[in-house]
Amino acid sequence: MPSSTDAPTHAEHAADDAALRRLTSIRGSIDNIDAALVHMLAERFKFTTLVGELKAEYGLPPADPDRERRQILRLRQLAEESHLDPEFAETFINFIIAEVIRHHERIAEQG
Ligand SMILES: C=C(O[C@@H]1C=C(C(=O)O)C=C[C@H]1O)C(=O)O
Repeated sequence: MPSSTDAPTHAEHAADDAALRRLTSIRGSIDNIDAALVHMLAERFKFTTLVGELKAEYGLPPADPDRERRQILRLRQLAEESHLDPEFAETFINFIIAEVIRHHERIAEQG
């Protein structure tokens, strides 16, 4: 049995190469998903900006807690169905909504 201080065998090198190729391939998919997330978030912010402009024009408040509650319930449900931690889904959407509300406050201030 080779000790951990021996030089790697040919088979060990081959196993390392296969593992590295799989890792690189899986990371390629992760990179694609991250790119899609950024694109989807950018699209979402385009629409929330439209909402912010509408609210500013009609003097509506930047935040709508009732709408947020309904979104959170819906996303928690979707998360459960997708085997994603609903707490994480709620934290994630709250993080995004907080940023949207800051944008809406800024739009309202700018008039
Ligand atoms: C986009 C809106 O404004 C705020 C941001 C929300 C969001 O990012 O989903 C939801 C409710 C509001 O607090 C909205 O009222 O629809």
